[in-house]
Amino acid sequence: MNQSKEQRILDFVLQNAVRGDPRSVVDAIDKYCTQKEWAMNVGSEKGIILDKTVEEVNPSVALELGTYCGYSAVRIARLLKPGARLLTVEFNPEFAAVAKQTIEFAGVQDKVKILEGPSEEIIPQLKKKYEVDTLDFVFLDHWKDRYTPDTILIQECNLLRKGSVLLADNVIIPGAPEFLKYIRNNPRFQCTNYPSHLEYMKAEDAMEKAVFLG
Ligand SMILES: Cn1ncc2cc([C@H](O)c3cccc(CNC(=O)c4cc(-c5ccc(F)cc5)cc(O)c4O)c3)ccc21
Ligand SMILES: [Mg+2]
Repeated sequence: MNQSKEQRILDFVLQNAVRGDPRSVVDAIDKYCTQKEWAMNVGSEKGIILDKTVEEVNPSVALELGTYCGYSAVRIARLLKPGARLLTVEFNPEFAAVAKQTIEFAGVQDKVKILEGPSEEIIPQLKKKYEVDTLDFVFLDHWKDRYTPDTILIQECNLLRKGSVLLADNVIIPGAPEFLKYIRNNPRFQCTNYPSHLEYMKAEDAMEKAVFLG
């Protein structure tokens, strides 16, 4: 049975990256998706915005919504301090299987836990089942029409603290207009927009950072 694009990306990583070297895994995925097949990884340009935000927050507990192939999970995990952890939520079992292998090859598996299921089911389980007190950092990169309901759900589950940072991918393309309206008009968030480009393309995109004010 023929391979999926995500499987082809993983095979390219296994053949071209260095086991235990997260940077080489990130570079291999970017090389494949630039030269061979486009894929919806956050990519190298928006990846730098992600890196800088993670370094600024230096989270003990980070949540990612939308694991896909594990590219941003590797980018985030490689920057985490000892003892810090990333919980990443993926509902598609094929994506989760590829991500697991990508994360293990990069050598960051001890810092990352892939939670298989839809975000609306997983988020309410974070405190009791996954022993989360509050989230220091949340990267939103799943279905764009879920950014708002999941941000509301995260607040309802009392998962944010003063200074928690949300970072949302794709607020221009594919776009998350309802999320932008919600978060920019919410007095409990301080928002910053980071103009960039769609991964591996020239089209304009942007990321939105929202700091929870408590
Ligand atoms: C509920 N729940 N809980 C966990 C969870 C996990 C998933 C999957 O990881 C998943 C599957 C399919 C799509 C996405 C969202 N991503 C995108 O749609 C996207 C598109 C483009 C783009 C841009 C231009 C184009 F022309 C085409 C696609 C560029 C980007 O960076 C993207 O992130 C995420 C889904 C729902 C989930
Ligand atoms: Mg994205």
